[in-house]
Amino acid sequence: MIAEAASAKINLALHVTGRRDDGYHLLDTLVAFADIGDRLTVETAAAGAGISLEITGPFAKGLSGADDNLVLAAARTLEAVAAKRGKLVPPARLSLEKNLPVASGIGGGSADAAATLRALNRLWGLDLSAEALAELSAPLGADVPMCVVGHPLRATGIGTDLHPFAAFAGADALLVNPGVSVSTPAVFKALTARDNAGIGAVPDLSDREALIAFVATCRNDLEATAAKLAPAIADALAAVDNTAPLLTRMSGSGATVFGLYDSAEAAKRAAEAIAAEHPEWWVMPTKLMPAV
Ligand SMILES: C[C@@](CO)(OP(=O)(O)O)[C@H](O)COP(=O)(O)OP(=O)(O)OC[C@H]1O[C@@H](n2ccc(N)nc2=O)[C@H](O)[C@@H]1O
Ligand SMILES: Nc1ncnc2c1ncn2[C@@H]1O[C@H](COP(=O)(O)OP(=O)(O)O)[C@@H](O)[C@H]1O
Repeated sequence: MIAEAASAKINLALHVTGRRDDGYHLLDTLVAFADIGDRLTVETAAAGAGISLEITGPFAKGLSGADDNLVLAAARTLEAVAAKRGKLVPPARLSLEKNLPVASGIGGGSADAAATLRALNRLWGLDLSAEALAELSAPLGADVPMCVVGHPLRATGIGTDLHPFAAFAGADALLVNPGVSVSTPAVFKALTARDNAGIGAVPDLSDREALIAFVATCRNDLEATAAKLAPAIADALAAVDNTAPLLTRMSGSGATVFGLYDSAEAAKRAAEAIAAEHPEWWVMPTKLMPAV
């Protein structure tokens, strides 16, 4: 059996800089990955069994194992790539432990698709490079290539032009989701300003204080619009702000928000305080992983 982590993706900064003719938005985003996420396992199944998916975990009920699941879509994409190269791949049994809230701005579905590509690339012995996997993954979703890379990066274009950081400090963080799912297309559609300034020159981010100071100069241009569509986002931002973090912001198109702290203990204390006040929210202390 082969296991792959599907780490939560955090947009530390997300600037919307324009819109293409096909309606997709141009972005300039700083992305880090958390040490928590979903877990994907794959194993060879009996002949004739095809590709199957079972879903377990705390957020399994929000998802079906039907063909529109990004895990199955990714598996079929890779199967087709293998067939084009003349390789008939064996049936595979896939299992997804769904630990991340669905449609929540931390790329759970995209991370699952990326983990599927990495896992089946190994199971099927395809030997595709990470670059090749990232390239073939873009039709699955704009966020999938960055999740294939899985290390801190800046992404431009529609989010698929990737510039990994050679140096990037880790950070102690807290993720808070107030239990509402937000539609990414709805947030983009409701934007009133689309031609915003990009992130500009990025300094050396190898020092944690420098990283947080720089991120503080950036924005999430989707935050105000998402909070209008889902007012619980403003409640979650206020709750994190109340715990005296170094920085509070929303990730992606929401509704998950994050706080950055100067220690793991501070993030844990903040988590306890918010969970006590909002027992129905998803509250998760974590570490953002540094560049390797
Ligand atoms: C906003 C971001 C930021 O990282 O994250 P999430 O909130 O999804 O986590 C991403 O751009 C989301 O990427 P992803 O969720 O993969 O997007 P896709 O499936 O390709 O597109 C869903 C829809 O979002 C809109 N979309 C997405 C990406 C983009 N650069 N411009 C867009 O306008 C389009 O309406 C598109 O039809
Ligand atoms: N494996 C999956 N995990 C999560 N969502 C999935 C998955 N497969 C398909 N989806 C669909 O993709 C959409 C976006 O989900 P997700 O990636 O969790 O959003 P976000 O990137 O905003 O966190 C959801 O509406 C969901 O129904």
